[in-house]
Amino acid sequence: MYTDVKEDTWSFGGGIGLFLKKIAQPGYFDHLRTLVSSLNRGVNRKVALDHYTQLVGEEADRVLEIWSKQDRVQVFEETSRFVHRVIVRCLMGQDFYENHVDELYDILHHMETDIGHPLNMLLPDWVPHPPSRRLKQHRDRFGRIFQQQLAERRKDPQAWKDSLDYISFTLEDPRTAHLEDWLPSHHTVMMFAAHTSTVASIAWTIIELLRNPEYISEVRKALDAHDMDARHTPALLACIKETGRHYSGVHMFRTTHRPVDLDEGRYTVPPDWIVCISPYLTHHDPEIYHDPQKWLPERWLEHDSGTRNLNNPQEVAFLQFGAGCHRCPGEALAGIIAQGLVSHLLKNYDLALGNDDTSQDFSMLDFSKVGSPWLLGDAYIRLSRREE
Ligand code: HEM
Repeated sequence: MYTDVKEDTWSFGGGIGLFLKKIAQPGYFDHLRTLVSSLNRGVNRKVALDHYTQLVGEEADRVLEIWSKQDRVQVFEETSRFVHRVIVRCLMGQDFYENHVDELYDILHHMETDIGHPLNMLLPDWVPHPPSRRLKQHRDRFGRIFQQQLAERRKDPQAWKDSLDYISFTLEDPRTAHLEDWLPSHHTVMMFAAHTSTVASIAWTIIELLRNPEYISEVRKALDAHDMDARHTPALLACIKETGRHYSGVHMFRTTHRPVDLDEGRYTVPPDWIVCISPYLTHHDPEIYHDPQKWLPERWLEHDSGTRNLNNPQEVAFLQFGAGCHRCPGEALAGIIAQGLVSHLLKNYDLALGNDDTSQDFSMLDFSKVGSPWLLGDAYIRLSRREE
């Protein structure tokens, strides 16, 4: 019921607006639905996803080569840089990537720090204070980067005619072309939506593989058997999906506009409340998942649970990407990014945990980000190239 409630009753835009309102231009959230629905048409086209798969492969090879030359690699931090580069290259395009990728990463970090600041959460918009001033500065800088790059594109429209980046799509599509002024805000929101959980998916999969090395050889064998086609290798997909179950922490918030009766009228949720559900709790319910605290990829390969659809209108028990009317439109891209990095890593490198101290506590989850939890304090890994 929760995942299907309509916007005029319980608002999804209001829910994410609680966190992200101040990083967007005033008025952006009025166009949220139109712009978000363009993701399915623009990003989830086969031709675009195939192209992104190729870009992810290039980025993965590049970044893994760099990691292998370092003494040790901070896994969440460095995966975060990798994911950012991929998101900018695929969604914004090669020009944003070549000219601004590092600056955009700094902007993302500054915004993340400032939106979580207590002054921003507690004070109304009209009260000036340093975090809100900084947010505005970064928002304006993001807007100028857009203006500059789009002006460059206009000088040579032929060069951008067939580009598969999402900005090109929205500028061409009649349903979104008139919304150009809102694109900076849309891409800021997309950077937040796309970043944290994709990083968590990759970094936790790497950590769990290192803690359960028997799966490393199994996944390598499966990748060989499938010609390195990560998108169709069940053993690898099961590892990534199990990470999605175990480390799911997206806050699914709604703000309420109308009263809704629950439990045959025993409770009424009034207007102007905030309601949320917790995928994390659902994913750790022993009535749904046996041994829920264990990372067990084989549960997705077993005949009963693996083949059962746990995300259907009667039983919404797997919520990594949400369900119903706000189900994540970035699921395919997130999958491609995670499958790309992990498969290239396992194929070409041997890996080990890089902490000298073997007693690291992997249960310290950091739920403070907009998305799935990271490991508090991060973890280190070491890479060395495998012999051919
Ligand atoms: C592993 C990575 C990801 C996870 C776990 C994830 C999870 C989710 C979840 C649970 C929701 C529903 C939230 C709710 O109902 O309150 C959602 C929505 C959304 N996600 Fe993702 N996401 C991921 C990656 C991405 C990527 C890569 C993009 C961008 C390409 C993206 C864009 C969005 C957008 C725009 C929505 C809102 C959809 C709507 O309003 O209809 N996500 N995501």
